[in-house]
This record gives sequence, C-alpha cells and structure tokens, in this order.
Amino acid sequence: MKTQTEAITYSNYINGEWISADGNSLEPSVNPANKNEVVGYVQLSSRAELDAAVSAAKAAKTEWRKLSGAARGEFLYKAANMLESRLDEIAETMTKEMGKTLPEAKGETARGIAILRYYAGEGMRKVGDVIPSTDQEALMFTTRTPLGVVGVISPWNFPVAIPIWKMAPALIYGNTVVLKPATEAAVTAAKVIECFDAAGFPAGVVNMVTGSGSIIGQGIVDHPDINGITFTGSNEVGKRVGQGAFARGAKYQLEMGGKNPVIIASDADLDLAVEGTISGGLRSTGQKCTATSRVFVAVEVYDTFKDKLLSKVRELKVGHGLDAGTWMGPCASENQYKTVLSYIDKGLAEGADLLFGGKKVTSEGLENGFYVEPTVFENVDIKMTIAREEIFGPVLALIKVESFEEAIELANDTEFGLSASIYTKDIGKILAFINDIDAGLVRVNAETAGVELQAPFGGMKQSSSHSREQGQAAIEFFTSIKTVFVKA
Ligand SMILES: NC(=O)C1=CN([C@@H]2O[C@H](COP(=O)(O)OP(=O)(O)OC[C@H]3O[C@@H](n4cnc5c(N)ncnc54)[C@H](O)[C@@H]3O)[C@@H](O)[C@H]2O)C=CC1
Ligand SMILES: O=C(O)CCC(=O)C(=O)O
Repeated sequence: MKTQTEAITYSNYINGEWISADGNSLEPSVNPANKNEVVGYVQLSSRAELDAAVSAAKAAKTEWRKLSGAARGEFLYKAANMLESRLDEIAETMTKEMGKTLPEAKGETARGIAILRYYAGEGMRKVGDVIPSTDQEALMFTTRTPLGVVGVISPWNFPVAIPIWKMAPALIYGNTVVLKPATEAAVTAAKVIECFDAAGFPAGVVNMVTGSGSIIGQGIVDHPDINGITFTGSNEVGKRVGQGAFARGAKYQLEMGGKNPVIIASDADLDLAVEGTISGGLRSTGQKCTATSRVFVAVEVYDTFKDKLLSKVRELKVGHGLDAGTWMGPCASENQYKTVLSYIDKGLAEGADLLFGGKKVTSEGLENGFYVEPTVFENVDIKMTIAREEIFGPVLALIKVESFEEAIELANDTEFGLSASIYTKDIGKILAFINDIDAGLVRVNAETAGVELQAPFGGMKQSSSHSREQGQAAIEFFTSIKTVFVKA
C-alpha cells in the first residue's frame, strides 16, 4: 500500500500561477528508500500546458530583457533568500525524493543559494568590449542580447543545483525560462520554483511544466518559440535533444555522461587517494556525472591501495538518507536500481572479479528501498562493459597499470571526457597529466567530483556539446554577441 507522507499535489507553474494539467493526470514521485511512500504527486502534463508556458515566457521576454541587470539581480537575490529560509525543508524533501543523504542534500541546497547570489551579482558586470575600429571616427564595441525563451531540461541527481545553475544565468542575462524537471525529482523542483514565485518575478518570466520526457522534453526540443535549450542527462537523450534543436536552428547546450578515471601513481599518498576514490566514486550512490568509475593503479602500490580501499569500503554504512550515520543512500529510482544491478551482472558475466559488494541490500528496514552495496571489481579489462558505459551507481573498477604512460592511455580510452584525477607528488607527472588527459575537469590530488559554481564546467568528447556551464562561461550560451559599429 502506498502512503503519502506529505499528501501534496504539485501543479505546473505557468504565467505566475499554479495550474493543474488538463484532465488532472498525476504521477507519483516515490521515495527510493521506501517504494511504498509517495513523496508527492506531480502533473503529467500535455503539450497544451507546455504551449501555455511557452506563450507566457514569450510574452514576458521583452519587458524582462528591458530591465537593467541590477534590477534582474534583485529578483535573484530574493529567490536566494527564500531558498535559504527553506533550506532544511527543501533538503529533506530532496533526500526523501531521490535518496541522497541529508548532509549532501543540505550542501546542495546551500550551493543553489550561492549560485543564485553569484548570478545576481553578474547583473552588474560588463557584457562587452570596446574594439578599435580601422575607422578612427567610429566607435566599435560588442554587447550581448538574450536568446529569448530558454527551455531547461534537468535530471534527478542534483534536483536543486542543476535547475538553478541553468535558470539563474538564463534569467540574469535577460531570458525567460520554461523548466521541465525530471519526474523523479519534480517535487523538489516545485519547491524551488515556489521560492522564485515568492521572490515576485514578473508573471511568465519563470515557468515550470512537469511530465514525461517524450512529451514535455521532446515538446521543448520541437517548440518553435523556444530559442535555446539547456539539457543535462543521458547521452542517448542528449543527442536527440541536440539533433532536434539543430534541425530547427535553436541554440543548445548538452551536459551528459562521464566514465571518469582516477590514476593512483606509484608515489601517491595512498590514504588521500583512497579517501578521494571512495568519495568521488560512491558518494551520492555514484549518481554524479563526475563520479569516479575507473581506478588505474600503479602495479607497485596496487596491493596496498586495494587493501586500504577495501577496508574503508567495508565500513561504509548504507541506509536511509535521513538517518544520521548513513553514508550512502539508495539508488534514486527503481529504473536506476535495475540498471546498476544489470551492470554488476555484466561485470561478472564478462569475467571481472568482484572484490566487494555487488548485491541488493535488504536488511531490516531497507527491504522496500532501492539499495545496492558499494561495489568494487578488479581484473577489469578496458574493453568490458563496466569499463566503457556510464553506470551511474556505486561501482568502482580497479585496473592495474605497469606505467604512468599506460595509465594515461587507458584513461583516455573512452568516448567520454568529463572529469579526471590523479594522485601523485611528482610535478612531472602532474604536468603531463594536465596536458595529456582528455577531460574538461582536471583534478590533481583531489577526487573527480566537485564542481565550483564560479568556474566553467563541462566536458570533452561525448560528455558535452563542448560548451561550458557555470561561472562566467555561462554568458556564452545564454546570450548572443552583437558587434556594433557606430559612426556619427
Ligand atoms: N549527466 C548527468 O548528470 C546525468 C546522467 N544520467 C544518465 O542517464 C541515465 C538514465 O537516466 P534518465 O533519468 O533516464 O536520464 P534522461 O536523459 O532520460 O533524463 C534527463 C532529462 O531528460 C528528459 N527527457 C527524457 N526523454 C526526453 C526526450 N525525448 N526529449 C527531451 N527530454 C527528454 C527527462 O524527462 C529528464 O528531465 C542514467 O543512468 C545516467 O547514466 C542521468 C541523469 C543525470
Ligand atoms: O559533481 C558535481 O558537483 C556536479 C555533477 C553534475 O553536474 C552531475 O552529476 O550532473
């Protein structure tokens, strides 16, 4: 039997109002720690609701664009204050809805607040350059103009931070937005939008429509009045989003998967490396695009590293994200749980050796949740599925390497290029790694996960559309440059 802990139905947010979808078709958002618990109901919307949201965003865009950056920033500061006043409640909802531990959820919500404040300040910063013209009597400069209406398609793994790191820059640079959050995290997203509502944004500037990827997500891709699309999610869907946007001339930005390597060199501080490998690979149940997945360990320190790693992994406490002392929560959904278990089966079937974990966790109190043990494989061949595809779960693959050069070569032997890290004290290896590794985020003596909001974020190869999010890099996607030549 399903229970409703909060018994709340969340509506779409269109033109400054909370509106139910026609026919009031609803989708439950289920607690992955207990599949019998419904965290809330969200609208299973149709194209009609999306059209209404896009019309509202289109109607609002001129007045919003005409406000000064400072005035737009004031709204973002207010949204940040609203989110701050609800930090604990929204973090708790996040934990209930997608399973990450409460401290992680609080950290993410605090990050959302910091992102809003960062971009509020961007409203006061320069948007162009004066460039000397060959005509001495002319003034030539660049300025920037918003795209118009931006569609935001977000995943479930960072339900507060990702929608905000897409919406905040979109808004400060003068765009209006239509957000389609992942259904698995749509209650948390609705609470974030409540903060924007309470901040008093003009009607139509911020809109949210929940529903399926194939109807609302695809609807955003196809909509002729959406001028830009920013997407985070799987490679498969991302490619479809990019192709659809390109076909109708809309600007697009894709952040997709990773298969992130860590290299443990022979001179590494092994305790630090173990800590970073565990934190990078298993925190948030491995559900980060920046999560460590492949661990390349120098043959000289392989056995010591392995023993140290296993002794720490054995101590990790799996449990409900709200329980103090839980280190790792459940997978975020039943789909994700099945996906992770099927990758573990593939690892075994293809001949990798399971060192630890690999099973469902069904101990008392956890039997109704989507829990998987933290899992470590060794003797993983680079051609095996678990070394090639994004698992998005708590699974580490150890690969022994004979030399630093082999480690770099194997680390780069992937279609992805999001994040990579190395543990070493050797400056020569550090510099070679920075130069030779194919990754948008290069981390030295630090775990692969860990994104700072003021720095560019994005990947190489198939991890992204080669654009960057966050920091000042965001202006490149959310605006177009106008080169202006003026002569009296
Ligand atoms: N890079 C990242 O941060 C993320 C990667 N993933 C990867 O994707 C795998 C599957 O997770 P999913 O939630 O199924 O990801 P997904 O790519 O299906 O979903 C991401 C977003 O895209 C929307 N979407 C789905 N189909 C669409 C379509 N045809 N057009 C437009 N939007 C659409 C979804 O509703 C959601 O809002 C994971 O196992 C993981 O490997 C998932 C979430 C985040
Ligand atoms: O590592 C992080 O903090 C962000 C990761 C991310 O963007 C993602 O998983 O989608």
